[in-house]
Amino acid sequence: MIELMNVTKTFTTGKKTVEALKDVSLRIKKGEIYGVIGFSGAGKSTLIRCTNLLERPTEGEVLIDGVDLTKLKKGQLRKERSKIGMIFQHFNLLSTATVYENVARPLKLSKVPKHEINERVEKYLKIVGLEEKQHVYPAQLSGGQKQRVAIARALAQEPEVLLSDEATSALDPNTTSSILELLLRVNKELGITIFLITHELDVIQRICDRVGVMHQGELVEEGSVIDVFTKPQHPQTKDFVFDDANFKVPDSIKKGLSATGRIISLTFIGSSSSEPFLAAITKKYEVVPSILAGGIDQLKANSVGKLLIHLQGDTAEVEKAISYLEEREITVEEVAS
Ligand SMILES: Nc1ncnc2c1ncn2[C@@H]1O[C@H](COP(=O)(O)OP(=O)(O)OP(=O)(O)O)[C@@H](O)[C@H]1O
Repeated sequence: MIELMNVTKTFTTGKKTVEALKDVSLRIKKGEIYGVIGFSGAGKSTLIRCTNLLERPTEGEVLIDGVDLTKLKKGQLRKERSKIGMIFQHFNLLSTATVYENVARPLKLSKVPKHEINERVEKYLKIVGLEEKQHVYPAQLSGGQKQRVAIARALAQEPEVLLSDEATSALDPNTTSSILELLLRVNKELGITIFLITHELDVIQRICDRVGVMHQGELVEEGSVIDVFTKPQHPQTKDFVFDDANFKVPDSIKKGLSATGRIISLTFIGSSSSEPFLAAITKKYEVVPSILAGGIDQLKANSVGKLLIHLQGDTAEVEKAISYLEEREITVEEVAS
């Protein structure tokens, strides 16, 4: 459906050159929700803007349904672009136009017949739950409502793909949840493929099927959300997955615990969370585990358990216990002392 092949983007300002994307390739399947996560400056916005050619790649191909957008003339590009809707962090609504007008205007520009414009505006405002707000102006809406208008505007073009550029980053947690629910519904009920970028792990966890991790212009890791969460490979991915305030051991405590054993984090998929593996290692080996923190993250289709433990015992026994855990598909990560 969406294929980026060896995409490179270089910005040159004066004498300064920034390689925002370095040979990025990825493939997004029809009907899936694919998220790219990365810290600020990683190249996420450039990547998503290259997908609809808001930004033209310096090199590489951008294929939508097999058609390479970089090779198209203006008129053909406009036509292909109508398959791609987009929403933004700051909504990008026209402040001088009503909600109705905001949704209708792009349709007028695309020369959609008047009666159809009416039908579509009503249909999509209803889907986003704002049919009552047709005649108000954006300034009279909350952030979440503004994003709903932006979603209705994108959907009214009846696209196959929705690009989301940090759509929930300016919203509070409750509003974020309701917008994520709406995106899930749009994906499921309207069959629209979603490609989103975010710096929030939570967004990936809740709605994405697959995830890519960007770091300094490169796609350093990708896979199903469950795999990337339970077996992160790249240091950058580990930073995201293990960067949970509740799982941080204060330095003052860490020093004392490190002197008497090892501090390790365990990550496991839902079904293995019911196995009493801590009891098992205590029975099998000369080790004493103490729980420092624990929790369960709900992903879109799975749950992932996390435990932070202090493992006491002599080196060989601790190693054996760790091997036992790893054989059970539990990801064991040592917390630096
Ligand atoms: N129009 C531009 N001109 C020059 N440099 C740019 C331009 N757009 C982006 N960059 C640079 O490209 C790099 C990647 O930026 P990009 O905005 O894609 O990252 P990001 O991961 O989306 O970060 P953020 O979340 O902070 O927007 C940065 O070093 C940025 O300064």
